[in-house]
Amino acid sequence: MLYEQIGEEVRNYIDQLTKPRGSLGRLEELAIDIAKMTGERFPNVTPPGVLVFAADHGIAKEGVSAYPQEVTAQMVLNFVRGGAAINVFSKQIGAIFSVVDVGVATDIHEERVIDEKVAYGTNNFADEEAMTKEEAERAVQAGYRQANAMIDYGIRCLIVGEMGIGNTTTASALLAAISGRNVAELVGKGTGVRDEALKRKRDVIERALAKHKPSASDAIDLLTKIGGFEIAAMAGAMIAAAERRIPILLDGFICTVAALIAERLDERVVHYMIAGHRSQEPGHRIALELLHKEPLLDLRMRLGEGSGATVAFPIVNMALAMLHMATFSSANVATGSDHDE
Ligand SMILES: O=C(O)c1ccc[n+]([C@@H]2O[C@H](COP(=O)([O-])O)[C@@H](O)[C@H]2O)c1
Ligand SMILES: Cc1cc2nc[nH]c2cc1C
Repeated sequence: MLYEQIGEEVRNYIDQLTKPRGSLGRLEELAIDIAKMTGERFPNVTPPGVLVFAADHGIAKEGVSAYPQEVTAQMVLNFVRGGAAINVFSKQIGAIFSVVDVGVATDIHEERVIDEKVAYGTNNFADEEAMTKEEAERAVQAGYRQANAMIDYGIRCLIVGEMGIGNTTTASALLAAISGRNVAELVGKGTGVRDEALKRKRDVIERALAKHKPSASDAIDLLTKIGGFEIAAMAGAMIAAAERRIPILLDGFICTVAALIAERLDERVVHYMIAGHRSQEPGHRIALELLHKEPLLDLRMRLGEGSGATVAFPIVNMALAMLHMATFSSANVATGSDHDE
């Protein structure tokens, strides 16, 4: 669990730094939160690790994405060749980067892609259950294993990203089941679908939820009935990070729904999560509220891949740099007396 005592020490220490009390706002809270997670008075989150899980979704057959399913496999190759947004952003923050195939619909002939393929995409959850219980468990374990491998390698903060055409439909269905909210208020345009496809997306989710009746609290039931492999793997990766006291910087909508799945596997993981940004996808606000997390940024992004989290990472780093300021006594600066508290 969290190091509450160290958190209190860091809170008091921040008040001795040469700045008006509380003047660094959320950066102060972030530093305290990370001290509580790691048990360190001067935590360090470099290097970060970016772990992207890719998988396909049978629901894509329903015409719910603006792009064809092949894009998942094509983007996986783009990731290992360094051409995607997540590659250029990862470089900027000095991240260790890996991409994992947990369920892409075709074979990926590229040795730099980590092969944890559980199946060739999920079943279409509009017609049948997305996967078996065993497949759901295997996908969670694949994520758990790959995050542990990155942590063994030396990363100090975990960013979990995803790639999967159709996965905003899957994530919206999961969130509707978890939250009990109306599908209409949380479903969004994903990669940019037009009104007609958006309506199809809403209808397909409503029909599937009525058919499968997934449990709001049972992660494996949710994954089995709705999917998907990358969401399961992301949840497993988050569990590994929390167990090893590595802060998790959340990305957008799909990532945050995976965080809700992780919470249903082990509620303690939520203490290790920091919300990087708020995506344009309307359900993201709802998912963040359920986790009681306030995002660091809102740049009207809706990409996925872990991109929003990488953009937020420098803010986390700044919060920890703050702890290396001088104190009033070491710098010989007079303290105030008429401030709050
Ligand atoms: O992370 C987000 O908030 C986000 C919002 C919209 C779309 N995406 C990405 O777009 C893909 C899913 O969109 P779609 O329309 O195919 O469901 C998938 O590869 C995600 O990484 C991601
Ligand atoms: C090109 C492309 C890149 C992506 N990255 C994450 N989701 C994506 C969807 C598309 C279509």
